[in-house]
Amino acid sequence: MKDLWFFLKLFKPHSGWLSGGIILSLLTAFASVALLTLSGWFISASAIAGLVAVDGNTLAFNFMLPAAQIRALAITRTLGRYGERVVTHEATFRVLAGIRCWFFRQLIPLVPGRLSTMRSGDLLSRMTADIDALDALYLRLLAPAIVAAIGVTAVTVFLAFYAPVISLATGLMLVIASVWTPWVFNRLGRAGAEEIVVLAANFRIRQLDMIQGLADLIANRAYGRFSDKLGQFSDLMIDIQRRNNRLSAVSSAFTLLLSQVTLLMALVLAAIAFQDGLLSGADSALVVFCVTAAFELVTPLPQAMQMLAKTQKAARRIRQITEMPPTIIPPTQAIALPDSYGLQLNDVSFRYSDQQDRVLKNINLTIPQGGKIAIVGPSGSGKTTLLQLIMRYYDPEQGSVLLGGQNIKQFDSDELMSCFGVLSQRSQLFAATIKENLLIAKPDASATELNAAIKAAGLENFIAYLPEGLDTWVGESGVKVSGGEARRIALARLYLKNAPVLVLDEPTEGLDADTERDVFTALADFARDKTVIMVTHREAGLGLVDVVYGMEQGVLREL
Ligand SMILES: Nc1ncnc2c1ncn2[C@@H]1O[C@H](COP(=O)(O)OP(=O)(O)OP(=O)(O)O)[C@@H](O)[C@H]1O
Repeated sequence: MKDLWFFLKLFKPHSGWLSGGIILSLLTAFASVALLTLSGWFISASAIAGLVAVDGNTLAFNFMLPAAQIRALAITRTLGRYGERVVTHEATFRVLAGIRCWFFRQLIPLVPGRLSTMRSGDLLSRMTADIDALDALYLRLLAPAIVAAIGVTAVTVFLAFYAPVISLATGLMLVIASVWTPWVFNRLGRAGAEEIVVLAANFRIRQLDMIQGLADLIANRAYGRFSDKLGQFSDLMIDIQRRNNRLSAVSSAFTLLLSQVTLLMALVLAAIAFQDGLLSGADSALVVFCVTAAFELVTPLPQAMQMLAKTQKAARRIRQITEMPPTIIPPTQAIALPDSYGLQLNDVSFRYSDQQDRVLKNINLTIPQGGKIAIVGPSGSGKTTLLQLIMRYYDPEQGSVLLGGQNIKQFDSDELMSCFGVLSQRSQLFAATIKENLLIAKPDASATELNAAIKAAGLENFIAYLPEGLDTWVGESGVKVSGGEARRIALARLYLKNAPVLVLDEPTEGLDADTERDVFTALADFARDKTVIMVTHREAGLGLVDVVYGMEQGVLREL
């Protein structure tokens, strides 16, 4: 439950819309119960008045007032229902939008280091389906529960004025229907509801994996096997969903049964009260119709409580992410960025987890402002990890990293990142136009700045030949441009950002010799007055740097 309480606190900024929705729900529920109750009384009272008149007696019966009240209640119920739907849904969308923004804010400190270990499909599932599942918290749980609690109390008090025994019996049955039954079905449905959340998330992860790796699956003739597995998974989900739906149907049937038993009981008790002269004929009808209508208030609760576990599970899954400790702790009082951008690593050691060996071992490195070094070494020796420590994705287990003579732990992480221009073989292109991809580095770049970056990155001819030029869509992750073109777009971004320290992680990996030469030529010019640290497997880029280091099993040595 504490997960749900946590999210309820996030509802606070939308309390106006949320309480507006509950007030309208209450108004609609009141109109609904009153309409049936008054109609029952009116029809019976009119019939009785008619019978008395047939006997030859006259009876003064005002048809006009109750008829007008019934009309007013019918209109209130219709308008109330409409308003309630609009307001409660608006409230829910606002709450979900708020939770999504909050979730993104919580993700930011986790991006360096922590999120890289998560599967993107899993994260996506938590960001979309799990947050969506929280809509039930207000729409299906909170609002109906408040309406039921107030409605049941009001109906019981109202009935007590006419027939205390019926009021007591109905109150008891309503409590059974609104508290005990939902509690029982919550317990019975918990496992299935939780299971479906996890299965649906895994299903989405598998689907995403299949879509992303479609070409490889087809090339390896593995598509059939993968889709069969997905089919089996889907059958399992259908089985569990069927079980959940069966339980929902049982809960609805049980609530209906309770309402019918209560109605029968009210009829018998009203008949006895009528015989004893304690209730008039019309009032007997009023009481019985009121009991019938009152059950409408509690009908949605058992099903809602059965699915409460689903909402709880989704809430827990979201919090599992937001409560991950970030790999770095921001400084309590950040200092201003330095004037110079030399880098220094003092006796730096690092391991990813306590269970793992050290990936970096006692590294000492000094790169003066404007200095340029390259690190070469076998795969897995720790080169990329070293770059990540320099950009403070992680903090060293031992030793310190200095920028401009100051420990990087003292800088605000956002500001620190503004010092680095990163080019790697994995530079991400977004499903947007070339121009939008470039502007990520500098949203307010002028046309002149854009053209200069395009020219420097050697993209001029490529863009000139495109019918839509800079407005050409690069496709999902840049699939519509070649590897070399994508790297040049990333290079142009690097120019636009114009950061004082360049972090180049195998910047020409996967490119042909000509493109590689062009990229390094462009970089040499651009990097002239910048501090450069480059990781490479290739000889070609070594002309760009002053010193080459070798990395082997986490140990750095000048070559
Ligand atoms: N997020 C991580 N969690 C745990 N271990 C990791 C993580 N990232 C890398 N490693 C491990 O740390 C070691 C060094 O990895 P790193 O990526 O720094 O090597 P590298 O020299 O850059 O390799 P490559 O040249 O292949 O890119 C490897 O053994 C790798 O498996």
